[in-house]
Amino acid sequence: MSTIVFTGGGTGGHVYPGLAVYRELSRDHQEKVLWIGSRRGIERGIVGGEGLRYRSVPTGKLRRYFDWQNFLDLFRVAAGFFAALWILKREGASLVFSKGGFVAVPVVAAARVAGIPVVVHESDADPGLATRLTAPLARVICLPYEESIQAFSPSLRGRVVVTGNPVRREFFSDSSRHALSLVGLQDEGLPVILVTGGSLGAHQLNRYVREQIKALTEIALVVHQTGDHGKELIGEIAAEAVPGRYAGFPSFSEEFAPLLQRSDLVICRAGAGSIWELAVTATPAVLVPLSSASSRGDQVRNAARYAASGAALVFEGGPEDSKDLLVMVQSLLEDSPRRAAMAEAARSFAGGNSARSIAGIIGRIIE
Ligand SMILES: CC(=O)N[C@H]1[C@@H](OP(=O)(O)OP(=O)(O)OC[C@H]2O[C@@H](n3ccc(=O)[nH]c3=O)[C@H](O)[C@@H]2O)O[C@H](CO)[C@@H](O)[C@@H]1O
Repeated sequence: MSTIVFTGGGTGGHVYPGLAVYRELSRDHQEKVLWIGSRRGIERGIVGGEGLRYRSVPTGKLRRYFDWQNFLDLFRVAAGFFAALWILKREGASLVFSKGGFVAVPVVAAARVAGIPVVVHESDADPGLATRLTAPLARVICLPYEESIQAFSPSLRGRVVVTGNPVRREFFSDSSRHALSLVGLQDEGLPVILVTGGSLGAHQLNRYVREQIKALTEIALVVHQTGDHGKELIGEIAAEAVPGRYAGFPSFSEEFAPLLQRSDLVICRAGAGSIWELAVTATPAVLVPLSSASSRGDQVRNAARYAASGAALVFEGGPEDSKDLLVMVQSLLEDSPRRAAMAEAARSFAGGNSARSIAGIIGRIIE
């Protein structure tokens, strides 16, 4: 039996959508599956937790600026290419599905050399460098939005399919009933605010919560994901909060879908995966995108694209502006018709089941 190879990694945003596709695919196909990631990437733990076979290959960071490390990384990418080629041949791989991230580059290149068909998916409105490099080698290029097609040359556009972003199945079915007990909070009839910084957490959001926790817990229950780097803050924030109204965690696993469904408002970064999960659960949100100054600006464009649908507001303040964010949150919590309209807009944005569509594309190629 041949093997379908998944690849991608670096952050949760490059792994969870891949898992969503894998789960849909395994409903209809019995092929063996292997995930190729990096040695120390976040993907190793997430994929391992799913019970999927995992192999790592060397890879290098693809920087757009000069750094001496670039030379070393070129060798790492080359080493990753040969390691991936060996794995693909030995496994008798029938298809490679790439979810992007640096590790996908040597794997997709190896697949191309071995004549194995490749399907690439990009989550961000503005495709990342790994997708731009690998798309020319792919048979099908799956993109989240019509306008993302502009990033590719006319010769590649014929291979593009607009699929939206894959979201895991648990976000589609309502499991909100026990959400609060999962994080140790009691339902007091107050609105629920979830603050989440994406798979890595966000310093800026942690600072906002630390500065405004008293005022926030006077009007709502607050559930807060700090990321690993912010876990020391949890005790300090809890001490400032109205007792019994704050729950902080470094990160969530099974609680995440129920919490999104249970929340009246989410304050979060604008990672592509987070946005589509908000859309599927129809949860009104305030997005605080990672600024263009400290990133390639993908979150700024993701946020603008989503907010244009009416499902979210974008907070453009800096790290010192927690009071302005509080005002925005207060006015949204007081305005339930507005939140209902945002939820409706989110529902229309989400559309169908993207993971299922992509699994269908993969299924047709391997058949
Ligand atoms: C800092 C950074 O580089 N961010 C990028 C990264 O974001 P990031 O890795 O945060 O990815 P997303 O926002 O796309 O997705 C976050 C994922 O983590 C999951 N989750 C989150 C918190 C938690 O406690 N538990 C949990 O399971 C969510 O359910 C979601 O599936 O990839 C995205 C998709 O390419 C990009 O748009 C972001 O710009």
